[in-house]
Amino acid sequence: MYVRRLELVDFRSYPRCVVEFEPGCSVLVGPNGVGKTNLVEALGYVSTLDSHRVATDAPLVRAGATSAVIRSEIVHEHRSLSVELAIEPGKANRARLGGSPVRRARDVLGALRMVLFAPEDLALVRGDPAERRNYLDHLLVARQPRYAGVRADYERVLKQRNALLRTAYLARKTGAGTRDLSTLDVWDVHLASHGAELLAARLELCAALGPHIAKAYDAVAAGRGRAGIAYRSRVPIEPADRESLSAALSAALVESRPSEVERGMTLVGPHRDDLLLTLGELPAKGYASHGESWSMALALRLAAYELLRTEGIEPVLALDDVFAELDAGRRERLAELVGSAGQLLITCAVAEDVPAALRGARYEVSEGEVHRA
Ligand SMILES: Nc1ncnc2c1ncn2[C@@H]1O[C@H](COP(=O)(O)OP(=O)(O)OP(=O)(O)O)[C@@H](O)[C@H]1O
Repeated sequence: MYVRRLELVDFRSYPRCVVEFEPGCSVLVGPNGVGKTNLVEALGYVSTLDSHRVATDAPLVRAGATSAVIRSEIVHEHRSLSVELAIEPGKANRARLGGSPVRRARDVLGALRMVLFAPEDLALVRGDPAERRNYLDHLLVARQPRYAGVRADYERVLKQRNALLRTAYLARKTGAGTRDLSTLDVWDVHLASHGAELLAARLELCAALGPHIAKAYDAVAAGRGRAGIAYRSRVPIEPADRESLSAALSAALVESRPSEVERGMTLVGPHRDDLLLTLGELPAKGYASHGESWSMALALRLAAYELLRTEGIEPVLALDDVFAELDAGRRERLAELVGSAGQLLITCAVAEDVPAALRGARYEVSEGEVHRA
């Protein structure tokens, strides 16, 4: 799979911009702040409907404009597919696939499989559990796009259940009396069912990822320490089949009901889970050095990339501003690991930071413009 064409209209710093790519390595070079990351961010958005830098869409729209458009053309198994996304903050994204409008933007997920590694990924190791849950869920969707629907269903039920708990909480706090919470039982059934489906998929994914993470970390850090992952949940996760997980979630919801009513929110379920990352015996978070955390974050992305590849999906790989952070040894080892990627997009401020083996097509990025050198 590769991206043949990217067109941006009012996306970030670009009023309009068109870039044509080829398979193999493409290096986007330019001084700081000219818009290199904006280009890979746009492709990342096509792939996940999320930005790797911001949690809301507003910053993605060029200052002064009301909406942004990302058009891309993706070639997969000799067939070309166009994906168009219109982003208008506060409204649902509109999307077209192969020129035709689709009902929901998430219907385009799967058209572009991409793994993006960027400096922000340090948050995978050092940041909140939400970062690690997103990592897992985006990878789930890249493997099997139908999980976008599973996650959306879970979040919809969670939102409604939380709204009910919150109303009861506020009524009690303000002395407006108690609220009838009998409908909570219905939401519990749905939450346990969708939650178990998401949980089972995440657990299966973690098991599949584990060996790839250990291998990638070993390669990046030259054998210094063994990296591991373990899924952490308040709900018993064994046995890990959907039926048992659903029963475990239901029981946990019953048990935590008094505290949930007390605090006005749902306290158990996949939205509260975490991924424990370890280096040797120690958790990476709070213990790993800056360099180790960086290698761990890179290993997580490389493992995602390798897993997809072993499952017959050749994703686009993007490395945003990565090489400036690495010492010479790590640069060369990374070059060996990613050199055979079907399409590799690299951004950098200094072209010489990129190992010679990866210096393919070169694109000069200047304020608002991209030119093939
Ligand atoms: N919504 C927006 N409207 C207008 N300009 C924006 C918007 N969002 C970001 N920018 C501008 O885009 C530029 C940053 O682009 P980007 O992050 O792609 O830079 P870069 O070339 O990757 O830089 P670096 O090498 O420092 O990482 C900044 O100048 C910023 O002001």
